[in-house]
Amino acid sequence: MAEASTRKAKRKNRTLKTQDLELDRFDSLPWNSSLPQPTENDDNSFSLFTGSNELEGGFLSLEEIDEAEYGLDIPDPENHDRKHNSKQDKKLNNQKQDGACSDGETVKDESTKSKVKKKKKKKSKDAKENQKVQHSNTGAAADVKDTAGEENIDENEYYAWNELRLHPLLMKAIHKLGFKEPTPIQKACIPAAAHQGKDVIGAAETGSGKTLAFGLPIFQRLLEERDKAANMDSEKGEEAEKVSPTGLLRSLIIAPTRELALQVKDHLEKVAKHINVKVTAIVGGILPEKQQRLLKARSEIVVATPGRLWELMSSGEKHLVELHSLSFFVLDEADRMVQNGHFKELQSIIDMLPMSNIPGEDNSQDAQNCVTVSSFQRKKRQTLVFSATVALSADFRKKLKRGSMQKKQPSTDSLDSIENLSERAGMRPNAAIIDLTNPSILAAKIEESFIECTEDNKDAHLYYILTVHGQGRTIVFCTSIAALRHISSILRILGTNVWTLHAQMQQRARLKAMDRFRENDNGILVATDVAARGLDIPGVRTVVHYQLPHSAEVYVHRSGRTARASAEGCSIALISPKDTSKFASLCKSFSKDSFQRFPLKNSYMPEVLKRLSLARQIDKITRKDSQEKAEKSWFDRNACSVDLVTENYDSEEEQVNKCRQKKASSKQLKKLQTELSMLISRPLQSKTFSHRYLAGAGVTPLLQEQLQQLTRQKLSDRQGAVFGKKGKLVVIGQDCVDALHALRSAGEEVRMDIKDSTRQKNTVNSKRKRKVEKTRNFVVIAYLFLPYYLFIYLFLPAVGNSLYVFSGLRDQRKKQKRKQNQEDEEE
Ligand SMILES: Nc1ncnc2c1ncn2[C@@H]1O[C@H](COP(=O)(O)OP(=O)(O)OP(=O)(O)O)[C@@H](O)[C@H]1O
Repeated sequence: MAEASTRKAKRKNRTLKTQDLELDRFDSLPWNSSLPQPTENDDNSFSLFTGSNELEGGFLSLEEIDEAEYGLDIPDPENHDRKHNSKQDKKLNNQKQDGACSDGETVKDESTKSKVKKKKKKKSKDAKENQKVQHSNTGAAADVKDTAGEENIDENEYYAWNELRLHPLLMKAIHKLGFKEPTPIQKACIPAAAHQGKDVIGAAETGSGKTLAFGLPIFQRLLEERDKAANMDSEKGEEAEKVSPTGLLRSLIIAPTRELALQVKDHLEKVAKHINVKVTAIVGGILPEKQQRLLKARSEIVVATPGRLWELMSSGEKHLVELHSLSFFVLDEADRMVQNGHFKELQSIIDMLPMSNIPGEDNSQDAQNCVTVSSFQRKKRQTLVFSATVALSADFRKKLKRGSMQKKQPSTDSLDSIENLSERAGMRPNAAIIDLTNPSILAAKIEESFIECTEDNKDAHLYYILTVHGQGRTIVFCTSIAALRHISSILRILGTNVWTLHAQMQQRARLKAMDRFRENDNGILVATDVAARGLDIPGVRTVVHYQLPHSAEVYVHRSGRTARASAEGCSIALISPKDTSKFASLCKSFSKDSFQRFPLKNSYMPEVLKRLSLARQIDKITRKDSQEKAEKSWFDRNACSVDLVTENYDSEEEQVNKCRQKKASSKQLKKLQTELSMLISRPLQSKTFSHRYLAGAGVTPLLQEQLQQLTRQKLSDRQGAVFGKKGKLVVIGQDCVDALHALRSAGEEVRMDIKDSTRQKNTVNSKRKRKVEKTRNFVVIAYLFLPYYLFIYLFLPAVGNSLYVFSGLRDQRKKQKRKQNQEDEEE
């Protein structure tokens, strides 16, 4: 017995020794801290991570952070592979494991595994303590305890995220969002921006998740710094604030429109709330005082439109001008920023950024200017530039490759290209260019189509699309506000749920319209290009281009409001004869020679046109009426402001006439409205639809099925079967198929003969040229012959006249002479 116990003790000792050796081996392995330690003479200005390979070091790998600590089971790649192996493989593995019992090495492996487990447990314990310290010290660490073990996550589903080595808290947030795998742009950007600390120029199709592609690296870095700070804090105490400064602006994201900025903020907030990071949006149209109040929360991330941001910056808003701790400068929809020289403010904002990125540049001035900020903070700003339609010149790409980026230019330079913008924002050499756009730059899942019609018939076709194929949300894009007002008014009269969005609207109304549109599953938004970029509204099934945009980029962004993330959708362009050449050049820029013609059932058109004609008449009367009212109120207001007493100078007869006209028009209006509401009250039926006999083209398979069901059930319910007074069947159903399905089932591929249309365009142009030339020649000839004409018209008549006068005088003289002679003879 005693012998057995000594043997047991010896075995135990041996095991412990091996364990210690293993632990020592682990301890001797190099461990990369999340962030490099700042050194005094560290002048590699922007490299966050040291090491020959940019991929190595600098991030907390999943092994280093104990995922269990964050209430999260992150799948182990090996595990995943094993789970995905075939049954045969599993058997083989089992056999191997069985056989391995006798194999010394495998035993060692097993024991190593158990030691690693123990080591992990130990680490987990340490990390827990660490976490507590971090929590109590910074007060900002996320509360990770509450959710520990409460989620039931299928590890395999989220495996793809694992490869991106994101912070466990971020992984948890991603699980909560339900994003099973990263999108391609996220896969490409996260390693470059989050782990290699690179600047990034990213381009990917619309709806491909670019917001998180720049958002996740920001969060990753903030979390890494926070962890690092907690570690340092426990070790040294005073250093932590330098590594992870609290209450300072760490990331500035600029978006071109207010809606987009608010949306980006909402999107980031969905992740940020799980990791205790604050995000604030600064946009125009809201009281600056209110935003100043918001900024008092000292958020780490600010998403802003350039105008309001600059307004607050130039007024010296403290949180926005303390930029030396800024780690990320992001430009979303960057190509929009450089269009039409729109954003002068952007230049000023960029000029405010501390420039510490340029290699070899002496940053001592900056250092002197910000004595309170450690060199560590000054060195790490990353510039991220994103859009779905970034076009970079080959020259710029070469420049980035060569690392010969320019120094910051004086403020007189304009930001007319992404190149200038990036250079000026301090984009570092060797920035990663991630261009995942396809040659056509159109998102792959959007079905593009068109309808040829006259300018006058656009309304009818639009109404047809919305009524017959109006399932899901639809966005109708116009180029001009006048067109937007016209169609939204007509559509409202026609009883459709329409909201509008354009730049002249008050911000509150804009937001309200967006909210209402989001709430309604079949809502219709009529918008100008202010809604073309970035807006992410789920369930948008169709985009209609009522008027074609001025550029191919805008077309791409407009169409990109549908088919976002994993959804599908279709875009329909209404092409009138005057749009043909524009459309052809659009097709050319998308390298597409064929577009689908959207299928139309012309049998619906008579009914559509009938309703439309009534709606137009109603619109005309109401418009006239409201115009008169507006004019009157304008006149009264102005008269009142100058204390003028207004009197009616109309005669009694005129007043009676006016009154009569008003009455007649309101009577007419009522009549039209009743007629229209009667038409609208029944579903739009094709002309071939028989109200008495359900046969012909009006009976779709869907309708047939409905009818069969009704017959089977012998439905006596009048509401369901809607029988007329005489028991005559009036309306049962309508063949409503959404636009995408209609297009797929019947769309006709039409080759856009670009050459032909270019030829046509050229012929038209040459005809016009010839005409102009002819006119010019005529003018030249006329000019040349002017003296002759003058001669003919002025001089000749004068000569003629004088000849006439002269001859008259001669005759007179002759007559006089003859008279005298006669008189003389008589004498
Ligand atoms: N990994 C993911 N898996 C699934 N859905 C995702 C993922 N990442 C983002 N999304 C969703 O995809 C949608 C589009 O994302 P986002 O708005 O970032 O696209 P975008 O590329 O910026 O589009 P745009 O170019 O039009 O601005 C959003 O609803 C977002 O929640």
